[in-house]
Amino acid sequence: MVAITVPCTIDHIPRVKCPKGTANATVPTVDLSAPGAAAAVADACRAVGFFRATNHGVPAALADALEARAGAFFAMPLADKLEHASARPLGYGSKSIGSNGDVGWLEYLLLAVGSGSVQASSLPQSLRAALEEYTAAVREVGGRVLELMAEGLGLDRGALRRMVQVAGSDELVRVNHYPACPLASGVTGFGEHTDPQVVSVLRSNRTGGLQIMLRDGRWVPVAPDPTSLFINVGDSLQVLTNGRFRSVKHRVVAPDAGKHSRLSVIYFGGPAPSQRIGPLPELLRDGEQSLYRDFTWGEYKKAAYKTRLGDNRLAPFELPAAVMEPSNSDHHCGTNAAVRPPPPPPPHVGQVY
Ligand SMILES: C=C1C[C@]23C[C@@]1(O)CC[C@H]2[C@@]12CC[C@H](O)[C@@](C)(C(=O)O1)[C@H]2[C@@H]3C(=O)O
Ligand SMILES: O=C(O)CCC(=O)C(=O)O
Ligand SMILES: [Fe+2]
Repeated sequence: MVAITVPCTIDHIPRVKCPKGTANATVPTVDLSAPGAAAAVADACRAVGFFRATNHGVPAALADALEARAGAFFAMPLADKLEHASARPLGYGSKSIGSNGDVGWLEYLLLAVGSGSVQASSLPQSLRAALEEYTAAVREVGGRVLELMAEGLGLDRGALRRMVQVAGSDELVRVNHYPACPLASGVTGFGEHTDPQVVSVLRSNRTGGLQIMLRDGRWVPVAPDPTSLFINVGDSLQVLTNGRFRSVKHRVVAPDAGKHSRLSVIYFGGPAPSQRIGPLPELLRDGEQSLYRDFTWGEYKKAAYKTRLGDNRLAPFELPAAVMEPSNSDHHCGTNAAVRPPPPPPPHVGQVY
């Protein structure tokens, strides 16, 4: 069996300059059970690409059971964890993220969702069962959120969900464990990146460390809340919405010495490899210009997995902006005037939906 581990000490891991801002100052919260949820979800995805979801319906007992089982797994000796690991890129990993030299102060399990792959893994049975049950519940929330997003964009309810939750779709679950960092502060746990998929649904224990980048480039710490789920817009959703929703840059800083370790579980909703990703035709009415060339998820994933974590993976798929008509033209005929998608509103400070 092959495991993703590298000889790496703390000195090899980059440090992060921690932002001074108040945690959650600009993290929108959406009550998924409230009547205005669709509009609130769409607003949050336009402004930040990230939000905290409350009243999501996942029983706390499922998350608690998984947290306990995963904690027990990560507490095992390294040799035992390696024994449970399967081949790259899925399985157990330590300090190395992906295959292109990214490192962080963490260990993790990365597994495919569906078709019994969690069950088929060589993990302890109790952990497999907890992971299956929790993932099924969170996947359902991901599906509901995609329906709300579609509704908020004025699309058919299933327009986004059917991109990721169909037979053959590429869905993943990741359990990240960030132990407290000895002798150093501000050590990178998971370096800055955007998620390549359509949507990600994250839950963590009580230990913070997650930060998101706002549109103006400011990093904001996200206050941990084990009772909530955190939703990320991924690169593929940015393309499907022709830039209305933008994928959010995020990173994790490992806990300082003496603190509790951070444990997070993330469901990534990705399409089937043959699924075409391009701006949804319903959003390109009225002559709006497509900002991206079409590609398949298989094509994008292959390209994405050759990149470093912090790279802009969408750049090679961006189309050059069409020539705009001079605004003072007396001869406005509109034939080659490019219509751009509406710009996102500025982030709403302290907004709670
Ligand atoms: C450096 C990398 C790790 C990653 C694949 C990549 O080449 C670039 C994207 C990374 C990411 C980020 C979100 C998820 O955690 C992940 C599983 C994914 O799909 O894309 C990871 C990849 C990974 O850890 O293998
Ligand atoms: O562990 C976290 O809180 C976030 C990790 C993350 O961004 C990822 O696994 O893609
Ligand atoms: Fe991520």
